[in-house]
Amino acid sequence: MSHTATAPAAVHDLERDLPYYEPVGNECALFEQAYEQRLPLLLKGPTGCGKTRFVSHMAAKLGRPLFTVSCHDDLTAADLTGRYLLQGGETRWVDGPLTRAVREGGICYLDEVVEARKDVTVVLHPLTDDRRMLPLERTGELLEAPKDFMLVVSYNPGYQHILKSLKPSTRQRFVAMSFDFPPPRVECDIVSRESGLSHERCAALVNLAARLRELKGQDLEEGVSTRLLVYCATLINAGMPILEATRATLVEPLSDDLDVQEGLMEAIQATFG
Ligand SMILES: Nc1ncnc2c1ncn2[C@@H]1O[C@H](COP(=O)(O)OP(=O)(O)OP(=O)(O)O)[C@@H](O)[C@H]1O
Repeated sequence: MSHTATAPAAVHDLERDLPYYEPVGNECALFEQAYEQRLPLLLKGPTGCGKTRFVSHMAAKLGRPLFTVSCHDDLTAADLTGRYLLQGGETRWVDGPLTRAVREGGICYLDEVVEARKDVTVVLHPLTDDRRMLPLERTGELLEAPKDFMLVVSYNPGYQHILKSLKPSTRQRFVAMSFDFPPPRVECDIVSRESGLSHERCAALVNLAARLRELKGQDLEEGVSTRLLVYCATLINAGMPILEATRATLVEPLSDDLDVQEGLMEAIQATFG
């Protein structure tokens, strides 16, 4: 679990010193509206398509501290709200990231929220309806979220959630939007800007990604992510031969199955071979 104040992303918007984010549709306006109207937001989409970057960009744009938590199946409500810890012989209450976001009027981003334990919904529900309250059972406090507080959660509907999903009573508390891999022209801009590789060479990688994504469903759980394309372009830009870079970034991370890997390499060789 990480809870950091807005971490500076690797690449910044040169003019405004914001974490670089290339909009795809109306997502920035929708985020701002949700923030203004004090509504919680749910982002759905595949891994590595820009959700986290989007949230850090918007938090910086709105000038709010960001508390990011990567949820996992052991994450409990206490991990979010806080707990009593023994420090120097004394027991002291230490706020968790959600409580800090509420107290400081920040944005709390719960990545892959469906992974978290069920008791997390107990703290999320009163916070995500018109009460906007965070009950801290252990300290006896009932915190009212200030107007600057916002809760953003995400999950990937594409995989492994046959067993895990959000209950309707939880998901119907959020304004929601779907993310997907950016359209080719935008993805090319992103990959080029993030890696330093020329536009022309990134366009070839983005075309290749489109082909590989067509294999999704047949052989692959998920299509190749924008994140992996950035890795690939970064290695090529550093001088690695294309076939070596694509194998390490667009084949090995996607599958362990040798037949699937061979199919992917064939598609790559047809493009670059
Ligand atoms: N619209 C975008 N603008 C700028 N960069 C982007 C965009 N979309 C994707 N990226 C790039 O892709 C990388 C991965 O995106 P990000 O970490 O936001 O994915 P994610 O959807 O949060 O994935 P996960 O669900 O696995 O956490 C970013 O570090 C960035 O380099």
